[in-house]
Amino acid sequence: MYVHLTYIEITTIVTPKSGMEMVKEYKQAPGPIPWPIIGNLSLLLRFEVPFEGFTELSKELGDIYSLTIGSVRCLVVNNLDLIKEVLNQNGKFFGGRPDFLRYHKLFGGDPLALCDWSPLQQKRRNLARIHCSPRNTSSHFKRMSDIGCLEINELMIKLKSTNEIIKGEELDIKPILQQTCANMFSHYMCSIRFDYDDKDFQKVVEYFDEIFWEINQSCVYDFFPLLAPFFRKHITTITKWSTFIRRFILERIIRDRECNADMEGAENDFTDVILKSLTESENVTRDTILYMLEDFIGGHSAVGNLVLIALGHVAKNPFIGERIKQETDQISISAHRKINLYDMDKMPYTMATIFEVLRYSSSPIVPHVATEDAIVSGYGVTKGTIVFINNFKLNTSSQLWKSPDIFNPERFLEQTSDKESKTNFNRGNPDSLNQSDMETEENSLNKKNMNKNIHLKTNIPHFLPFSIGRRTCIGQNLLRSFAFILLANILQHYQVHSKDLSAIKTKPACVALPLLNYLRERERESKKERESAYNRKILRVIKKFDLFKDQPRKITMACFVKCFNCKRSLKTLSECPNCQQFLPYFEESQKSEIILNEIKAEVKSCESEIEELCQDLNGIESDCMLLQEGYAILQNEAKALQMDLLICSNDLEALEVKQLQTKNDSLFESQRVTTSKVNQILNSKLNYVPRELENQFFKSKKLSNEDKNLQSLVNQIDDLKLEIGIKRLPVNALKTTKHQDKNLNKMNRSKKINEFADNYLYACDKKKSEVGDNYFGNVSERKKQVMEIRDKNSKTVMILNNRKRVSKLIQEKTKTNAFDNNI
Ligand code: HEM
Repeated sequence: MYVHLTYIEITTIVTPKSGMEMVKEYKQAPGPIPWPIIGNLSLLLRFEVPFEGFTELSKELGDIYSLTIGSVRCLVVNNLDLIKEVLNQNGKFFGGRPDFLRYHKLFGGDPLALCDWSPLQQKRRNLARIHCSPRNTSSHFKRMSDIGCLEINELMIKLKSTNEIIKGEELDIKPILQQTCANMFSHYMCSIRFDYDDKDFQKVVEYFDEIFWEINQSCVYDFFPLLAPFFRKHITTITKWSTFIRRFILERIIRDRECNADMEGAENDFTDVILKSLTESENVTRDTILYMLEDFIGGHSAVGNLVLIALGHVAKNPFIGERIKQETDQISISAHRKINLYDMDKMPYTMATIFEVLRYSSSPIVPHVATEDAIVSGYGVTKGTIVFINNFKLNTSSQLWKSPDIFNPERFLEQTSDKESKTNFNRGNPDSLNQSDMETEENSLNKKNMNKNIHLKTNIPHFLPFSIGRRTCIGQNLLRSFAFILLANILQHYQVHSKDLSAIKTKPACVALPLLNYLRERERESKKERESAYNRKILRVIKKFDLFKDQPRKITMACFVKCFNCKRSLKTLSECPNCQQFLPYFEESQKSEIILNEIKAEVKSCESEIEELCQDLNGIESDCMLLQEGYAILQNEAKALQMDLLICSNDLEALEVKQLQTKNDSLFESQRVTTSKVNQILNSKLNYVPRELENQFFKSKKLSNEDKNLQSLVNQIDDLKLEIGIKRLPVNALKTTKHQDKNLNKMNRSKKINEFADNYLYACDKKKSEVGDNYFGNVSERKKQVMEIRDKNSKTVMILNNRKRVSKLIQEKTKTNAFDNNI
């Protein structure tokens, strides 16, 4: 390519110095001569994405150059030092964003990512920080992890009820995956989730996805606003998307929360934080809140698309999927429990895959705009210049990455001794590292006999997917966390395929992915794998109970002991010196069969412990502890209010489980089965019950093999619920109140709701939280957020729809002791 260099204009910088103003003139960065009207646009048009063009131009023009697009002055910076100079050293001069008509149509007045820097923007970033980047010891982090797992559970239920997957037919997983991500975000940020069948929700998710693509594209009328009338159809479409989304957020999220906001109580989620700021800060308006929620919930699209691209790579290279599956297996012994956020550090390959997707797809950094005249690398930059940060070049440079055009997660892994790794992670600011940290030794991972651990490289200075400086991505931790949970749990249970691999676009700078991927449930373990899994369990028992402590040789003689992970022969039943895993397994030799049988007989005598241990491993009990704690709190609160029982709409699940358990303990051998598991069975209509759960049920019911009719069991559970006075609120009945009876006047509506209250103690359904919130929400408006119901055992049950109301009421009660009058 040949371009003519020109020096455009001079920038005058005025610096106040010791009372006098110094005026100095700076040349602007060189660039090609612009054509009239179109400027240098023609140089970029032949590239699929502009950043490819910027990179190509940098070969001739150097790492910093000027461009003119239309009549808009632009500066392109193409290396790490220049990027740091613009975003770190001179960040205060480059905090603006382009003022494109398209952004206004998409995001209204004040979008978080596309507004100029201001004190309000600083405030909004501060408000978001604690929820977007929680420390991993904090309660927000735990909440994020729990919500991630809960939504994965819902996704699995949804996938299992999608027959195509079972039959191995092709299924476009994008809509389901995006809906799961949207629920992760809305659940975490606003404590509300939506049903997969909710048509409005489906539409909102689809429109968010459209907007996600739209914002990553450039458009002619961004730089040539006079052409906008020719794009009327496009503008109408994008306006339709954003209007629909805004209305949904206002009607389905904000209104309800505003009604129930408790300004004095603790802040449970991000919505609480911003609602509070509405009353506390003068410059925060209702619109600010709406746009913030819109921007944050919309972030889910980035997560969903990133996971889809990762799955695309897995479809192309199944080895990547298998490596991730291996990591999940080591963490959760044969898929017994969900992968949660606390597993992140132990699954470096999975995280490396996410990082590699970020590098490989190289999504563009939102352009910055100079808000004042400034100097970069000795060149003058006039106010209003758009600055393009070319991270595409950083991500694809063969000087910075080995074989950059190959998708290889291992480039983000390193082997270090424990000591080393700790110092690396403590280094904190990646910018403090020097270029010698450039990746040069991917293959070192394969070096043998190194007593070192594999870790994620967190300190690659030229890897800036989320940019740097004051406008870095606020959502990066949300992205890492939810993408990790999704990718790990999906690949734990499914293999990814595509009939047409060439249709999966994963090439650099192409974030778009028309997906033909489909998931196939992982095939049942082969006999050998089953045996190995069994062996591993036995070995855990052996280790835990210190069995055979006086005869370790007997075991090693009986069979070859190998590391299950790396297949290395082990001398003793110890951690593998190679990969530091305690996963030895027996490989039987014929000669040793007799001795092995002896050992097995001995181990059999501790079978109950084995069982217990396995149950420990499946992690259900932590849920149960939470439920028990929750129930204890409820009981205390009820006592304080002189009620028999107190229910918050979001505590219903806890209550249900507890009631089932106390009423008939024999149904659940231990308190390990949570409602979600019960619901899982009810909802899946017996077809796809996880084997361990099925066994647990049969065991607890002492059913023989012939009795294994799960339907009868489900019926029994339903009967039991009826017996103790819990009825399922038919979803249809609720729909009547909510959607169809729009014409009911207020009186009738209240009457109808009261009828429900009399008939149904509460909803026990997958739709429960949504149902519960709306249902009780309406009641609460009339009755000051409190209602009292007598169940058929004449116990007084109080139902509130807002947990904060509980503490407030208790306070009031303690103060005035006149609570009864309030009801
Ligand atoms: C693939 C995923 C993502 C990537 C690669 C990404 C990358 C970026 C980049 C490069 C910026 C611009 C930084 C700059 O201008 O210097 C940015 C800004 C931003 N991102 Fe992300 N992001 C992702 C996901 C998310 C998610 C999930 C959320 C929200 C929940 C989010 C929220 C934001 C916000 C609010 C800003 C604007 C910050 C500001 O201008 O002050 N991002 N992101």
